[in-house]
Amino acid sequence: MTNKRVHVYILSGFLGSGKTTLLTKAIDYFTEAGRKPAVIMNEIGEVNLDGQLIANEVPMSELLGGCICCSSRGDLATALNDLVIEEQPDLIFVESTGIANPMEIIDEVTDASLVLPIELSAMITVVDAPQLLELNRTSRGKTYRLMRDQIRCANLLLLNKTDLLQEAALQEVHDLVREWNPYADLHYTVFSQIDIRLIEDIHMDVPKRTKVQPDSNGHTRGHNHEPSHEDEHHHHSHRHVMAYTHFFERAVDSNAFEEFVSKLPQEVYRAKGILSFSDTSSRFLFQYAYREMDFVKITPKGDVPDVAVFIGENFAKDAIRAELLKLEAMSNT
Ligand SMILES: Nc1nc2c(ncn2[C@@H]2O[C@H](COP(=O)(O)OP(=O)(O)OP(=O)(O)O)[C@@H](O)[C@H]2O)c(=O)[nH]1
Repeated sequence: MTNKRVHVYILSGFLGSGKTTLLTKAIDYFTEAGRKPAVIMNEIGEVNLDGQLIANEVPMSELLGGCICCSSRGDLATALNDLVIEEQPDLIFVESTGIANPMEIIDEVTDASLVLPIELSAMITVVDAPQLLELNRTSRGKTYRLMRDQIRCANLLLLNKTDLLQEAALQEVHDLVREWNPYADLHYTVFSQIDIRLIEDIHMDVPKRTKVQPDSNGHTRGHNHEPSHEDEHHHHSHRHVMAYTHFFERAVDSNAFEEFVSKLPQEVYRAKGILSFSDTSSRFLFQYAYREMDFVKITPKGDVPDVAVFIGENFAKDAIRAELLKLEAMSNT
């Protein structure tokens, strides 16, 4: 298994918010840049109408007739597996149904990343700004809460359909979104128009530097201009829900690993992996959620490396990596 990993981007956002509009622009950009994008489209209905908007050359997998997050787990992983093996894309966009629970999708993609050469690069959420504002002022029901969850999980947020709102209304919706997610890169958009390089760069690790760049009206406007050096740092600086994947070069001691997991910072709320230990003969599937850990013996199918993924909010990836390298160095295998 090579270390070259296919970047996976999850596109989330409520029904009709502008996800497909963004996807078509992103596909054009990456295709023109000589990269090979692939798409997984999930539709609640039995037909994929949005798929008609995607060029025929783009490999596409369709999950129809249900929502990824509620259908039997594994469908998304199978689709990822088939695309990676048969098409060898450089990047994959997963366009979820507007009603999908974002954490479930993050969970399934990171599960798949344990056994496939893929990496969850970002959760991009497109917000229907007028609709969110309307719901905030009126019902605050299920749809509202779902939109809030989709916003909370995002690394990159598009506050879309801003052409339909006045300045004061825009500020109101901006403040609401910022309250839910102070970390993500936030852009005001019309027809999901952003500099696609923002998406391309989002997975790259550069030094953190949080900086708000208000425009003359006090808004953090979208970067629809050529990025300056300043901007380049800004684009990468916000992280929210993040995942760190560690590939083990050597088996580690099981007790030392358990101790490490028990001391994971609060911000890491989910972890999973497939591991060999220096003091056991079998391999283990490791799960960690809500401060509980679990190890189950497994015999993975195929060539699966020893790997663990850590998911959480704004945690120090470097510290986790350093601890794991220390465990590997301590191991006497
Ligand atoms: N006025 C306005 N309309 C927009 C904007 N962005 C998208 N739309 C329109 O909104 C409708 C829905 O856009 P899509 O990109 O299909 O939305 P989606 O999120 O993929 O929709 P689902 O697949 O139903 O979840 C289309 O008719 C778009 O042309 C915008 O910024 N302003």
